Amino acid sequence: MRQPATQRITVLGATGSIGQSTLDVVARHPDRFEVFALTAHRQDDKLLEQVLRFSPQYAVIGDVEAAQRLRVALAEAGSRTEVLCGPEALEQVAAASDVDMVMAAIVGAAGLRPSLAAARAGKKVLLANKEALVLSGQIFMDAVAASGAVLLPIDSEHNAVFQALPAGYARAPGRAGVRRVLLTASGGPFRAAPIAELAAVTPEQACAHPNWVMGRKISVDSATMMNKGLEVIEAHWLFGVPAEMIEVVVHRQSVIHSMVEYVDGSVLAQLGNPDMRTPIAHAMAWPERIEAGVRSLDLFEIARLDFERPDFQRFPCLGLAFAALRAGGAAPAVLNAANEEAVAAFLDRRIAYLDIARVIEPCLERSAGVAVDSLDAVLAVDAQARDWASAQIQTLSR
Ligand SMILES: NC(=O)C1=CN([C@@H]2O[C@H](COP(=O)(O)OP(=O)(O)OC[C@H]3O[C@@H](n4cnc5c(N)ncnc54)[C@H](OP(=O)(O)O)[C@@H]3O)[C@@H](O)[C@H]2O)C=CC1
Ligand SMILES: CC(=O)[C@@H](O)[C@H](O)COP(=O)(O)O
Ligand SMILES: [Mn+2]
Repeated sequence: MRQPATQRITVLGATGSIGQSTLDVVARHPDRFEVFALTAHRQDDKLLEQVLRFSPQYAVIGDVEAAQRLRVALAEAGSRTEVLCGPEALEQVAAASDVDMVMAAIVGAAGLRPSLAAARAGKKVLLANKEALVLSGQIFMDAVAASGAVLLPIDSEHNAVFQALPAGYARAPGRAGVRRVLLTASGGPFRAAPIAELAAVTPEQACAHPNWVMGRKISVDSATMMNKGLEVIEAHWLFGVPAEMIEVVVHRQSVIHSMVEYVDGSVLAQLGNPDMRTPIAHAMAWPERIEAGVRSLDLFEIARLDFERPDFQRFPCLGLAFAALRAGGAAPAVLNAANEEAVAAFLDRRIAYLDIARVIEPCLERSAGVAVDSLDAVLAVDAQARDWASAQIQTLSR
């Protein structure tokens, strides 16, 4: 059988949870994938190991000192990888003409510019960085349409929806006979915790997700269900569905990754063990299928699948995200920035878990009437919302 041509990949956020799972899939298919560039923010030790293993053309790291340490270590090891530094270098390796596909797996708004650079350059964009779409949905989707980029969702729910939609689906649910998109949510570590205990939960407890091992920011988002809120907005942009057509279904086992209901009553679901190598391999090889190292789903071991309605009182962040999507304009960007600041403050133990929603809500109220019709406007709103959130965090700090 003919071997498919090798695809050159840039992995943005290579040292993170998604980045490492991506490299695991790459390593299983050396005949298919070649690493063009790997990027990290601060973890030069981890990046060094990855560079020595995958020999990319470029390695990018956030600060000058880390870059210098990396250069010295690579020179000693006889590596020919060139080390670059800073945010412009991220855009450079995302848009380089030698690159076929870009795994966009930087966490937070920091991922926006390089993810957008890949979209503008017409790459196959494997999007894990949901914050980029929440911040700049219209701008991002316009860039994809203008350049002819292929945008494939990595987020497990959105990858599941993509798999349950017809081939060639063009963001027009009515034309495809789609009635609803059902996004599943685990409910996180506090789904059933006594409400009285939530005031005192620690970052360690919030990061102990019942089903997935992920970075700390997204783990806290899962614990507040802001992750699902961001995913509702992400689904809106990816699939062209309004808020009214998106339903969140709490499904604690995380075996059904999401569903699409059609007008004839059919509901198509994608199932699998909770392992991000499945959506990553799906998107990397799409439209083919490749082995991902994920064990078979044992339905007899799982035995049951449970479903509940989300509790908007326990999880106010989910309601705030729906409100931001309905408000439109600057609201989703403000929601995202205030959430990033609040989560960082919680992880630093400056505010309590329940304060996260208390930081975001007043910021969202101030977002009405602000336009976001350009990247500069989005970045200005992001900066403004971080100032609002910081002031709120100071008020709440213990
Ligand atoms: N983990 C998961 O299973 C899932 C993650 N996602 C999304 O994927 C994205 C990545 O998540 P995850 O892998 O868990 O996150 P991690 O925190 O594990 O990794 C984040 C990566 O981004 C890098 N990074 C952090 N800050 C910056 C910055 N300012 N500039 C450049 N690079 C930066 C980190 O570098 P360094 O290591 O050097 O700090 C690291 O490589 C998020 O948007 C998340 O919502 C979506 C679905 C599932
Ligand atoms: C793996 C993935 O896609 C995460 O976004 C996951 O969905 C988090 O789980 P929650 O359903 O708890 O938010
Ligand atoms: Mn998800």
